[in-house]
Amino acid sequence: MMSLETKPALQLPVIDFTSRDLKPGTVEWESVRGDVRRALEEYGCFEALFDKVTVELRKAVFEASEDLFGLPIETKQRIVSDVKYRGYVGQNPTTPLYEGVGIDVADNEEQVKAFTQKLWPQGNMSFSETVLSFTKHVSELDFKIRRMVMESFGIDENYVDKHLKSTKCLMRMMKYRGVDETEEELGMEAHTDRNVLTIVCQNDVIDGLEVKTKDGRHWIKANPSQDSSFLVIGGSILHVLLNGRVQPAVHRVVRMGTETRYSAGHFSMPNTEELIYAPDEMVDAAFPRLFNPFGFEAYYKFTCEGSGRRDLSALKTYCSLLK
Ligand SMILES: O=C(O)CCC(=O)C(=O)O
Ligand SMILES: [Fe+2]
Repeated sequence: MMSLETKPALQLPVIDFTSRDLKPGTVEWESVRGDVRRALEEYGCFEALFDKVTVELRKAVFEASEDLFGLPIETKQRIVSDVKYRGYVGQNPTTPLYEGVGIDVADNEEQVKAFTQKLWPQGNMSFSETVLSFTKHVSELDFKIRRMVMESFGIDENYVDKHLKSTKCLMRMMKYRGVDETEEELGMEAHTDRNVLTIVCQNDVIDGLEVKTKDGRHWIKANPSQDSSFLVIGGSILHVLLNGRVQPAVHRVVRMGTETRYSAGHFSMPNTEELIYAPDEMVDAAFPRLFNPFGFEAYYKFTCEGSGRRDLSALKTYCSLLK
């Protein structure tokens, strides 16, 4: 495998969403919108500062993760899904440091309570409340960013509203156990996300997450710079909706220390019944339609099979098979 240099000097753009006046139509909104578009065009991702998820709430999320991953393996295995990676995944031979669990429709009270009930039949109110509070706030950021990026490419407001209503959110709690050896070990292999937008935060300013530059020559360390930092990553569905105007960022998690890294991700993904295709505004002579309409779940399942399942070539292969 080609080894790529990690360049400490390279940094992702940092975009501030902490302003209370960040509303569509304002000068400030337009300025941030421009930054979002440039960052996604250049890196496929960026660091967002967003303090509606308070330091206390973050702490509660990672304490909840610690409680969850501390449960006996048989309990965690109660979280199953017919879709790979959405249920509990524990210490696979290929990614021995990683453990993760997905909470589907994690902004819905009933669903979160049902999830909690499976792990704690006697109840765990604070777990459900923490999850719901986290997804409520992060969804707000996710909606803002998606609205901004679509607007910045001139997509009609009605389409944007419809698009935002047609997605759901998956929350994933993740744990990467620390390693004793000094050598680098992979926490999660390089991949692109298959949803619309991913927003992740981690428990501390420790090394781990890295993003590949557009030219594919370097890895940029994506360590959070502040307590209010989130990493925002464009997924393959955003690439499809914008007809190739932004590339999904290739990223990976490396573990280099003894500390345990916890992360929490908010993944916006299309509803099962919706067909995915770029709106007409995104298609012209310079940008002919790249992908024919397709359904999300079948594409997702396709990318879970075989090798290279989580990259742009898998999306291209899948869509060419539909022709
Ligand atoms: O743990 C992280 O920070 C990133 C995880 C990730 O890339 C993913 O779940 O797709
Ligand atoms: Fe990812």
